[in-house]
Amino acid sequence: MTMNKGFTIWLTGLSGAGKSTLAIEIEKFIKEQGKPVQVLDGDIIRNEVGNLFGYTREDRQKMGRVVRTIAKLLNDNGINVIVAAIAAYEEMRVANRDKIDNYIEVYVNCSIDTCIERDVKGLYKKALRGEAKHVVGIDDVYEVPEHFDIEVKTDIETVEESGKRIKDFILKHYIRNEITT
Ligand SMILES: Nc1ncnc2c1ncn2[C@@H]1O[C@H](COP(=O)(O)OS(=O)(=O)O)[C@@H](OP(=O)(O)O)[C@H]1O
Ligand SMILES: Nc1ncnc2c1ncn2[C@@H]1O[C@H](COP(=O)(O)OP(=O)(O)O)[C@@H](O)[C@H]1O
Repeated sequence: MTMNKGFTIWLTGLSGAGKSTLAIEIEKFIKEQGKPVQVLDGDIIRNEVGNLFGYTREDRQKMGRVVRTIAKLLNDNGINVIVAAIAAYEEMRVANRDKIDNYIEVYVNCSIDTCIERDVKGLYKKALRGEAKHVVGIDDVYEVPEHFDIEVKTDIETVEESGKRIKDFILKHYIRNEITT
């Protein structure tokens, strides 16, 4: 029996860049294609595992490893995965590409000023008041991706425009071109 292996779309970008919004858009699209899909949202997984990890570089790397492992296991069993997690460091993303066979990196590019303006979760307000530490874009670095497959610029594109670029890529490279193992 041959089984289709899944793919992982990893949305990387600052808090407020649009990762969760785009994850929902893409999830809907993949379901409409009749394919299985699971969203792994960094914030939600962190909570579900009992806030085992904080936000130091080391903890973010550990957290990234947990998410990568779940994604890989799901892919190996034919389930497509959409990850919405900051993944601020290039070495995390290099490891993703190395370990996950069908890895699609989406750089969700949005200026820090727009993210601060949106402040979807009030995180930046806290950071600027000194109440939250290690906030990426404020007192922790976001290393700009060097090897992304798709870049969306959410401070100048609509959700529909950014979503369409990602959907077109999936359709072209994965759905019309089923991968068999
Ligand atoms: N320093 C700090 N303090 C408190 N909360 C924070 C901090 N940094 C991030 N966040 C929140 O956690 C979400 C990021 O977790 P991730 O697992 O996606 O990021 S990472 O890959 O581990 O960097 C992130 O979710 P998103 O806003 O959806 O990106 C934030 O809500
Ligand atoms: N092109 C776009 N893509 C994604 N989100 C966008 C876009 N343009 C504006 N937004 C808005 O930006 C916000 C992003 O929030 P969210 O998806 O929670 O970010 P993140 O998950 O990266 O923290 C949402 O309110 C969304 O409607």
